Amino acid sequence: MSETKTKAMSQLLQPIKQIVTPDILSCAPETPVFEAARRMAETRCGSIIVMNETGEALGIWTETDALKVDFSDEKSCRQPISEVMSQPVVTLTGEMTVHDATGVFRKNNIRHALVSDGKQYLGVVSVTDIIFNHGAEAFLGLKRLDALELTPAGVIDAGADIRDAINRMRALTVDALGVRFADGSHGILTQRDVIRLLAQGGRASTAGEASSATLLSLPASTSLLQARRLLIQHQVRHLGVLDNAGQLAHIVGLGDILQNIEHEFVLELHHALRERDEALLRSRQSLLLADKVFESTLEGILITDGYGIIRSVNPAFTRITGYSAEEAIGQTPAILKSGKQAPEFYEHLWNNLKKEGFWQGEVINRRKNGLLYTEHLSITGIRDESGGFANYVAVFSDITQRKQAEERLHFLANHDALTGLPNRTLFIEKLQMAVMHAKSNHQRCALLFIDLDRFKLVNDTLGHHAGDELLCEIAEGLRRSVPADGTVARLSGDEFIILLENVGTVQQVASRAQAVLDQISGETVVSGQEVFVSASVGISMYPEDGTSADTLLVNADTAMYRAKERGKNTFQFYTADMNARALERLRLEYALHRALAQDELQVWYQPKVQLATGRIIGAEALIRWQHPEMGMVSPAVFIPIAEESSLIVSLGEWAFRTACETVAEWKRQALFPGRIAVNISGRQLKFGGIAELVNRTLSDLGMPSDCLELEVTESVAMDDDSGMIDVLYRLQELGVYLSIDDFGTGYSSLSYLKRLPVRGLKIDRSFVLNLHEDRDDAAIARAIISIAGSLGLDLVAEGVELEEHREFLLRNGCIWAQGYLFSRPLPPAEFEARLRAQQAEDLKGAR
Ligand SMILES: Nc1nc2c(ncn2[C@@H]2O[C@H](COP(=O)(O)O[C@H]3[C@@H](O)[C@H](n4cnc5c(=O)[nH]c(N)nc54)O[C@@H]3COP(=O)(O)O)[C@@H](O)[C@H]2O)c(=O)[nH]1
Repeated sequence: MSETKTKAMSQLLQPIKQIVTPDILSCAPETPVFEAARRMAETRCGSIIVMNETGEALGIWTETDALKVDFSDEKSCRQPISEVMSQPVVTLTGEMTVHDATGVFRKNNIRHALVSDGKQYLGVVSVTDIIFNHGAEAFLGLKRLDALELTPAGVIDAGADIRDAINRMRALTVDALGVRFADGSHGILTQRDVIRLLAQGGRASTAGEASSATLLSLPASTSLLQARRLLIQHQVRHLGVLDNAGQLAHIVGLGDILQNIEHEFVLELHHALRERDEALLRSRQSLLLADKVFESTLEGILITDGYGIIRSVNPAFTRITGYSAEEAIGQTPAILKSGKQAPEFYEHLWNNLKKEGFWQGEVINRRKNGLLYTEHLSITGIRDESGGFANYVAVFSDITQRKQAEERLHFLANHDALTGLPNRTLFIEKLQMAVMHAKSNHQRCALLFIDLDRFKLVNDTLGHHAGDELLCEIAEGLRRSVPADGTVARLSGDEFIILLENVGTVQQVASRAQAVLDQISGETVVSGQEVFVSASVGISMYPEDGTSADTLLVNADTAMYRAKERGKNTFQFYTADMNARALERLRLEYALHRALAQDELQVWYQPKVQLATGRIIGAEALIRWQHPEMGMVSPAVFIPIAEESSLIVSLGEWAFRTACETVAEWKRQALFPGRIAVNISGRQLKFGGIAELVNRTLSDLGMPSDCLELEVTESVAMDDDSGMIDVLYRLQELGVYLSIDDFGTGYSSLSYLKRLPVRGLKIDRSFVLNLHEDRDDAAIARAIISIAGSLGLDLVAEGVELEEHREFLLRNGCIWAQGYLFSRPLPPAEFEARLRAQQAEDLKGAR
């Protein structure tokens, strides 16, 4: 809308009381016409209101009405005004808009009206007031005098009778006549002159005498605006319009100008008003539409103020979240928080919102009933005039079902439909990641490629349904047997694969493979039929058998075929050497199981002696395995296997009980001096219930606890994480003597050592072996002797084989020792003989 229109429109909408002329020129009904005319002439007013004594307006008499008065008749001039006035007087309320008042003027074909506030008259308003008060300038500036439809000027000679002049004005229905003087100049006779004449009692006799002023004239090309300015400047109401020859062609009055623009002005105003109404309607419709959208949209809408307080929510918000508008308004959106997003998420959201004024993304929120849902959320900040955020509008849709469908699709794309295990695609992804992780952490991983033996037979004979049943059973078994950080997948048909990360030794992998075979193989019932199932497993190791996922997979497959060739129900490593080692290890593990059951194990005893005299002061119990084919197997070989397979717990328990039983008997015969030392492995300490075993065994045998020494290796004793210290303290409470074996080979943390309830140390034989010729070993041995002395611990040197060892140790303050120089570990009978010999010698010496 143009500025002119806007201005005009705002003025049109103001109440009429604001433009009213407050001084009402009035007279009583009996006032003679000439008196009324006098007052109008005096006040230069175009109308007079006729009022009764109570101040009620009865009628109006205007300049136009004055023309109707017969000047030749004295009576006419003296007749009461009530007889010639127009009535009734249109009265407008002061609150009526200027626009509505314009309509009333046009409808009643009037130019003046009274304005009242209901109690009293506020003044008079005329069409001229409205137009001149309301942006008419713009219209005046656009038009010229020659654009007006003007009648030819009525001209009368100055000497003409005034009555003829008035009759002429009346006949021509004009409000002014040109008066031609003898010298060719023009004056003007107007309705106002007629009023003045009436006021003077009609004394002038010629038009020249009655005319008031010289007629100001302008060329026809002059704009209406200029013409109006001239009228105002000279305080006249008419101008002469000259034709091209400079002759008086028309007389234009203020009324002509106003009438002319009035039409366009009102049209323009109507147009402006229509536009305003349409704009209002449009905005009302938009609001209505927005309201409908807000109410009926499927998306939840939440509007907060600039402080994040909820000010409005729509029905969809309630439907999705479960919170009614009453419950939500006044709260913050935090009522929906699920705790599933980290604080950094919200920090990022607000930063973005404040910077860009917009954020969108996915959020997991919580409904009022506690259930989680995923929404797609867009938040827009609405700024106020100062640029700050006055509101935030959040629009969200519940995409929980879509997400679930996506997740389901993702699951289906990455898992085997029959067993629910990861499929080849997902497995390759995991394998690639595992290889990368192993590479950067210098770890090993293993792939176990499993193929069922003779699975086709099950399918062919019992049908595919039975085959499927069997596959599901196998999958479930594998899932259970694989450690938490392992992955089991089904590659295709009867092929499964296991990924083991951060594996230790080849032997551990072999044990795992054997466990898988044990898990699968055996008789099982499918579709009511008993079938024997077994599998072949091929193993590849990272990094030995390949550094890429593909190579590892291919090599595990190759190894699996070798396992098939070797008669099935077995496993094969891809690398031959690994295979040999693993098989040997496995063979030993099996044999060891059998050894424990078939009494192939023995406990031998190696004396601990006084270095100076060689006198037995105790012994260490050492396990021995007499294998029927392999002969004597060293504990250095089978103890680590036992430790890896957890057989160590039962094996250690057996050795402990056997040693205690034997020594208890020797003690009863007063043959055995001092303590019997038994080796305890880390696993026994951790899982073997060693304190209970010791307590039970000693009380069973009636053996005092001070006859017992438990040797724990330095590395096990220093393992702070596994709760080892607590167990050691419990053993100490039982009165058991604790010593650290292989001292000097581990971390040898002295501060840690101080915290342990140990009473003795054993210098590892690796330092003793060369101490007579190696200065470093000699220095280490001296240092350990000194440490033991400083900490008040007993010290035994083991591996004393030579006289030089004995001399060195004696020289450096070591008192006790163990080693081949004095005796190798001996079978019980031989050791008993040594004890008896020592007893005999003691008796001899005593005698
Ligand atoms: N947890 C258990 N561990 C046990 C048990 N029995 C033995 N072992 C551990 O096996 C490792 C090998 O033992 P072994 O072959 O018996 O060797 C012991 C001695 O024979 C050997 N020794 C002793 N003197 C000498 C010597 O002068 N020269 C030399 N070359 N070897 C010697 O030392 C082994 C004793 O070592 P330690 O236990 O560290 O005192 C060995 O680690 C045993 O601990 C068992 O029942 N449970």
